[in-house]
Amino acid sequence: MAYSMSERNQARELLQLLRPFFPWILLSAITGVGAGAATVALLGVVNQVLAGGSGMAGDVLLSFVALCLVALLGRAVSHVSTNWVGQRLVAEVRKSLARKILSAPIDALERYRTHRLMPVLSQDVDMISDVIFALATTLVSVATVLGCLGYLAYLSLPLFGFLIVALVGGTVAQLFAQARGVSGFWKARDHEEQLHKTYRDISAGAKELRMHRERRSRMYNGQIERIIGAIRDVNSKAINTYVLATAFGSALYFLLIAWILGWAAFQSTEPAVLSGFVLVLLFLKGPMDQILGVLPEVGRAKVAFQRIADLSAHFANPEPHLHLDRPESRVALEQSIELRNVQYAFQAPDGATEGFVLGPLSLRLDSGELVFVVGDNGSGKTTLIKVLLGLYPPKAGEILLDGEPVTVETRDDYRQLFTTVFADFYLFEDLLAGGKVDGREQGVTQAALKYLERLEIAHKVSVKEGAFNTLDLSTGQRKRLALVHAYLEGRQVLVFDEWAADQDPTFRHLFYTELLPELRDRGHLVVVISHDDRYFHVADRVVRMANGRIVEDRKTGADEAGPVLAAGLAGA
Ligand SMILES: Nc1ncnc2c1ncn2[C@@H]1O[C@H](COP(=O)(O)OP(=O)(O)OP(=O)(O)O)[C@@H](O)[C@H]1O
Repeated sequence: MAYSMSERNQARELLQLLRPFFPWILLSAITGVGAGAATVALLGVVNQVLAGGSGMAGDVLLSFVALCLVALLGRAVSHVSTNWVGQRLVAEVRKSLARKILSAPIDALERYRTHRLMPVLSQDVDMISDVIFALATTLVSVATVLGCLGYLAYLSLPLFGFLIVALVGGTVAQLFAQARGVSGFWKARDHEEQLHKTYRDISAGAKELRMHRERRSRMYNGQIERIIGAIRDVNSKAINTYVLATAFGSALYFLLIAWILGWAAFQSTEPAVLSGFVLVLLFLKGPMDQILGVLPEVGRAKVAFQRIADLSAHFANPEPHLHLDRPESRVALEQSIELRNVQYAFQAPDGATEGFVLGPLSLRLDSGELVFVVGDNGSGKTTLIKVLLGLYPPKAGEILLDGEPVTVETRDDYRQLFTTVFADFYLFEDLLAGGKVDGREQGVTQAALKYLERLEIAHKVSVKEGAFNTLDLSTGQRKRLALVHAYLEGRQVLVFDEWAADQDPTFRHLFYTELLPELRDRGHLVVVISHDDRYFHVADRVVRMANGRIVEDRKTGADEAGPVLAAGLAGA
């Protein structure tokens, strides 16, 4: 609960969210109260007519119709504007949460587990949406109930028969609206499943998205905004159906009231008592039920809002200078990337005094080099790579690109130099880059097919409409698809974290002895984390890690290849 918000902070957050919508909320409140007041005034007019015993005609009839219109219009405007605010508010919360996750520091994301993230992003936000709709009705109900209460003190006997007719009519209208509204909600739910998928993409694929601004921008501007917009529109339509049915129900009740008054003109009764009581009951029952029905939802919404606010607070500090809308990169690697006296430390795990510390260490990597980073499990190889990629900002020391320090401002540009396949990689279905095959520009599909052939996976996977046709593959096969992405992106620096670990011996041999040297020979800087010591000779340099430090950095000679390679081939 380290990030749990106080009630005061929550209220402040809520106010901040609502601030852009204040004019609409005010409109909703005024029209809602206006509708309630008009309703009470209607009761007054009707009761007056009934007490007079001469029916309704002339000016009184006109003012009755006018009040009807004010009540119906006020109710409709209040609901539509609250619905408008609610849907936009929810869209804003969704976009803000997506932005926060896309721009949260990777270490903060790694601490917040996906299984905690998803329910907040889906159920809790939905709950808020539902309650906002319910609150629109509640506003009018409260105004109506307060006005009506004054009448009840004077009345004694109801005319149950007329009330029942009205209630049945209103219920039928509501059931009809419900059937239509529910079909709309189902449509919205289909979209929400797509939304969950994109949420999963942006949380599980956070590192890859951080490394690829174009994909990140497309994910946000193309997919997330489009799906959220579709949900907003479908929900708006469905909810408006309910609103119209409610307005129809109200009109029906007023028709019935007119009928009661007509009936009273022929029947000698005590109009002030009997018909007045009917009116009050007629109007009171619906609002009372509605208010009572919304109370449990308000309780659930409070919990949902708390969870959303906690998530928001957890990701309150975005990575600075991380852009969602600037696909082109301005940096290039001319000569070298250098880590100078770099240090990084993880937060201490629960119950420990200190987390793992990387460095201080220094390392220079040159363009056109094939470098292996090796060492025991937990020696800090992946952590070193994440610092090199700019995913973990160094706590001390600096990263230099061609001698120029990588700053907070340039870090996101710097990352666009790299293509990575992490050990816990995330595979995107769609292909982004145009791709070059043998130095010539090719269509993305053609380029991808060529690499699929090269990686001996073309018999399982093809490319359809710019995406792989299936991802239902083994881990080793999926890793080959991740390598296809890397080829297609054609970035200057390629980083592979234990890529070959899931490959069969024959393909592993091909990877180390053909694919990696080919990439290096094309001018890429290739950094490979590896445990395959029988292939270390393939590298130009081997950097060995132990306990978070570099303990060896040696150039490999051609002479060590012979016996080791023979052993490797024997193993394959
Ligand atoms: N997200 C994290 N939070 C806290 N500590 C971490 C985290 N990730 C790694 N560590 C710690 O950092 C140390 C180094 O981890 P790292 O993943 O860099 O090792 P590695 O050399 O890549 O290991 P392997 O060969 O098993 O992949 C580990 O001992 C681990 O305890």
